[in-house]
Amino acid sequence: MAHILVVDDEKNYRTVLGQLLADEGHRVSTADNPFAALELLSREQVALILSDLKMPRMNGLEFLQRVQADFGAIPFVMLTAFATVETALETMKAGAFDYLLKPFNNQEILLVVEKALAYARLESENDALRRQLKQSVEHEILGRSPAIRRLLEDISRVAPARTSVLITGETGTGKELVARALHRASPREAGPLVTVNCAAFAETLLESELFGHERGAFTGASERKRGLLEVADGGTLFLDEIGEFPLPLQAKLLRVLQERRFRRVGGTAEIESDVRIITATHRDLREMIAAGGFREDLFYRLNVVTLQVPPLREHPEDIPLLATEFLRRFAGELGRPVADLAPPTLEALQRHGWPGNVRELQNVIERGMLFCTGNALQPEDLPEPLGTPREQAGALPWLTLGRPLPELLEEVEGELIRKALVSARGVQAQAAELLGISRSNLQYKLKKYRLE
Ligand SMILES: Nc1ncnc2c1ncn2[C@@H]1O[C@H](COP(=O)(O)OP(=O)(O)OP(=O)(O)O)[C@@H](O)[C@H]1O
Repeated sequence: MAHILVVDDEKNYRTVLGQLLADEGHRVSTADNPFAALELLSREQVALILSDLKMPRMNGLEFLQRVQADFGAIPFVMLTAFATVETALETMKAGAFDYLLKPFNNQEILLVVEKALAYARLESENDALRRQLKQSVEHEILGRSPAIRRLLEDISRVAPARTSVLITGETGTGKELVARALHRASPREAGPLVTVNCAAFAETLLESELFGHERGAFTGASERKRGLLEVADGGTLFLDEIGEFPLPLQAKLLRVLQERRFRRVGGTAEIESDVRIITATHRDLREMIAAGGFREDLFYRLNVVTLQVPPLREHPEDIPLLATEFLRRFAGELGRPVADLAPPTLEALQRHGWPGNVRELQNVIERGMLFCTGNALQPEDLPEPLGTPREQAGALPWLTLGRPLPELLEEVEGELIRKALVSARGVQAQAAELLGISRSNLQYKLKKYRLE
């Protein structure tokens, strides 16, 4: 049950809507003008506002702005009898959750109300979650999709412990950001976070970097050097690209994990260090183990918890948010006003497959900003083939003619269902919501496509 405020100067609409929502178990307040509504909002908590657009003295848009300024983000659904694209766009741009055209049918209203309430619940959960994480982290990992929410949830769950965490995910998905978030949200936050890219060092150099060396341990070792494991004492050691960690050194790393001790290169003294080890890789370590390139015992020590960072194509709903934020950042760096995203540009961004993930998106926006001459980023500003129109690029390039249309459509449907399930981590109710179909319909389709 939620408290819903209906604002409309027409009595008929207030009554019909009020009855419909009350029948659904909601508590409904009504107001026949925005001033009375604002007065009510100052006294009572409201979960959702349904407001008419055209009202005398103050219209729905002005009312929405006042609500946002005075009461923050209360989900707002605009009701309008004027079906122009401009008003719809303007309404959404002003921050309304949705709009409905009058006359509406009951099903439509209830669906939008449910969606808006679910969204508000999610937002407030998100808020709580983000408050748990440190502010700095909140600003780094952007995204509101279920996939990113789950990631944030997992981070806040595992951050407090000393447990080793293995972060997996394709290149550019934000694995390093996750490692930083884990450190910052942990009790080790005040300690150092030391990052080592294992792929960047040859074996001997990596050994002396990590474990340190005694004076004279090898040619050129003119003095004793502390290893990064010592430097990270009391904090976190992040070993990026752990798949590249040389096999001969793996036993030594395993010992650090088991006994928290090690020796410097050329040294005999046992050195103790209290570090939490976080690792990341885009490689399949199990495959490497099977091929003899990675120790299984080390894998199990590193992989006490795995955090999987989703590829961008599995949370495309975050693209507008990410793109807008990157536009803002680059504008700041270039000392230019923040450009808008032209609608066809956003469409092109959402159509792309993003093999390079968020990093690729960031690069595309950065390049786009350099080429952008107006006040909105246009498709021409994007690199090929992103900028090519849909007709040329082909909306679904992997689909080719030569098979019956029903078969092709089934392939598309099956693929989308599979995607939704992956994105919802197998939670059917969520997958059904993503697809905009009922759960029973989804279950029927799962059977049909043998996706159970
Ligand atoms: N969710 C996100 N929100 C904001 N920025 C992000 C997000 N994910 C990635 N980025 C940005 O994308 C870039 C790549 O991220 P990061 O270096 O963490 O990826 P990675 O998975 O470690 O990549 P690689 O495997 O290639 O090392 C960084 O500039 C990072 O700030």
